[in-house]
Amino acid sequence: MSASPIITLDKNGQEILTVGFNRFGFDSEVGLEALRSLYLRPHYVVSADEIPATASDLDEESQEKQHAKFNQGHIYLSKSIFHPNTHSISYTTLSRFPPVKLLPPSTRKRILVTGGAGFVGSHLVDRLMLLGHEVTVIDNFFTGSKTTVSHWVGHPNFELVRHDVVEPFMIECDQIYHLACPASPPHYQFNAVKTIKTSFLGTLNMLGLAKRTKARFLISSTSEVYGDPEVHPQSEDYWGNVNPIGPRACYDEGKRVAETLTYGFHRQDGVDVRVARIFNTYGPRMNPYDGRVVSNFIVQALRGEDLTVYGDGKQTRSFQYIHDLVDGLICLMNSDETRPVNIGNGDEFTIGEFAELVREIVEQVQERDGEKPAKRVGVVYKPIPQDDPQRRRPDTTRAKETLGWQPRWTVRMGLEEMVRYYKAKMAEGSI
Ligand SMILES: O=C(O)[C@H]1O[C@H](OP(=O)(O)OP(=O)(O)OC[C@H]2O[C@@H](n3ccc(=O)[nH]c3=O)[C@H](O)[C@@H]2O)[C@H](O)[C@@H](O)[C@@H]1O
Repeated sequence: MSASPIITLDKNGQEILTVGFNRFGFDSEVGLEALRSLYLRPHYVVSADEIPATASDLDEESQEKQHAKFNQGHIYLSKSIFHPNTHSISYTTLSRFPPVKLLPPSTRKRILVTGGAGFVGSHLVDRLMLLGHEVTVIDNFFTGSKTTVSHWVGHPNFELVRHDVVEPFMIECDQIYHLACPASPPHYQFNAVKTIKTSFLGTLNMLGLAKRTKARFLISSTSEVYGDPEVHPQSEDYWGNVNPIGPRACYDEGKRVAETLTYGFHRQDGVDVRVARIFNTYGPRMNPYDGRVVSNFIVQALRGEDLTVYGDGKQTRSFQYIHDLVDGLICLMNSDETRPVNIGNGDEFTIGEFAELVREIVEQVQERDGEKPAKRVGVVYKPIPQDDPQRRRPDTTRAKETLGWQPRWTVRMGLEEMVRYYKAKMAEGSI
């Protein structure tokens, strides 16, 4: 199934053709199409009458033909063929890698991304790879998945290591993006002790590595360090309102102590640190079952199920698209800003309003694709989780002033792209 071309307009109505920018001596600009081809790639679904009764009956010649279809064109295409009638999947090693920039050794960096097979990590990896850097991913695949970066496996600039950051890891590198930690409330509460260990021991290990290698260290912190905020919007100077013994504490307090450790190494050992406080982010490759609101609502709407709003839906969140976040992370890493920086989008919605918006966008995409759902999905109300923050919106003045960064994607544009991604995943059989 190939989706119709998407024209993406930014907040000022200008078409977005590239993401990233050349700032602080680091050029992070790549074409949106090249990036999009890595996650919104055309999926080729073999129809039942095209293939024999079982996948194993495919003779070599017809398999070659099937695979050849994937490897035409200038951009990376899918490496898998889904057989709906036998519910099986064929993988091929015939894939070719998307072209990456050829950087001179003096500007090529050795970059470690912990949690690089996760939602945020995999998008960061795509960008760093296309830019021509050497990227090593470590991930324990608890919430990350090999499929998010499988299109780079085998590339000479790329290495994927199964490793849990609670154990030390040795490597020579110039920059460390430390992202490893479950981020969705159901996931991080699933094994609270492990979440705390990951935040504390994982960060301790990676800071130790940064100290030894003199690599620059960036940690992905979170808006959850502000807890259920009494100040709105939240600026970096706000100290937060966190329940230290509640069900969210394993993550909130874990990230708070991770920040404390980071500044401990900075003051005591001179480690060069960056702290990004990330606000609610969404986009393709978000695990459809991870339980966060954006993935839940889109998948529910696409399946024709009612959207589950927790509580009365009056709590607010501000949603940022993944490409804006990656722009912000790269910008921060290469800047001189060592204080914490909020990276988020100021477009604030009540969850009730957001449910309406998601429903509307899913309906628009379905209509454009000529699909008519049997009925309009509704909204059902479920109990609000304990300690669910009531209001959240980033004050991004610091990011604007010191990084020259501001979000460019409208929520509408980002959601539409994410809907297309999940639709393709459904057609491919993986949702
Ligand atoms: O991004 C952030 O700043 C942080 O906050 C998120 O936590 P939360 O904002 O609670 O994210 P969701 O689980 O997506 O929930 C957002 C709101 O929607 C509600 N919700 C969630 C899911 C659902 O099906 N329905 C629903 O109404 C939740 O109760 C909550 O009020 C995640 O914990 C982290 O990824 C992250 O660090």
